[in-house]
Amino acid sequence: MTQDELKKATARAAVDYIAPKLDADSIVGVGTGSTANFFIDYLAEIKGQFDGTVASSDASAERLRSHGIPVYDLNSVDGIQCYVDGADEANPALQLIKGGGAALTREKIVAAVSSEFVCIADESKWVPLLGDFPLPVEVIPMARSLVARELVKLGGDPVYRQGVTTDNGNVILDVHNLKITEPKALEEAINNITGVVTNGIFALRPADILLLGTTSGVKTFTAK
Ligand SMILES: O=C(CO)[C@H](O)[C@H](O)COP(=O)(O)O
Repeated sequence: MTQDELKKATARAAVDYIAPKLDADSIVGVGTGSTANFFIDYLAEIKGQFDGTVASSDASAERLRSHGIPVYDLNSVDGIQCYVDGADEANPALQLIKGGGAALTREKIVAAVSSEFVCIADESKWVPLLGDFPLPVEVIPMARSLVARELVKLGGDPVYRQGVTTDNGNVILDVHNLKITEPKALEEAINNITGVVTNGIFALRPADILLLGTTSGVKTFTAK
């Protein structure tokens, strides 16, 4: 199976997983990226079974609307039943690295609000230790050099993601060569650097369930 076929299988499994939990008042949180895009396409098939969505990026909002699925501002909804999103890496504690698509801040906000966070990923994302994927950090533009120097002190090698501006008007530093043995501590430490908006470690709010697309089927993991 190709990687796209694995992504489609996990996206399909996510719709099957959330569908019985939804009612006419339900709000679904929707992530960003190629796996989330497949999820949006399958979600359209059940659009009559829930109220609407909150999107973690302008791109996902546009795709949802193109299917006729309502998209609400987060401030106008009471809560989110479940949030479905991809990841760049996932470990056995269902702690994640996210932000390869530069949407990490809104993704973290939607995850924080959601009652259940369903991560969907193909098997290439499953890792014993986070950090092979360069860690995205969203930074206020004027603080880019300051934050880069502080990230070097934490042992990383930050690289400015050229030509990328986030939906919030900020820039991304991708931090290479971090061995993330203490994900919660590093998530907090990086977020405490002045000028950082947030970083792509999702350990303080990990996923609740991971639907992993593998060549032998979609496997379901809960946090260990
Ligand atoms: O965090 C993300 C976007 O900011 C994505 O979830 C992550 O990059 C995975 O993307 P894909 O499903 O395309 O592999």
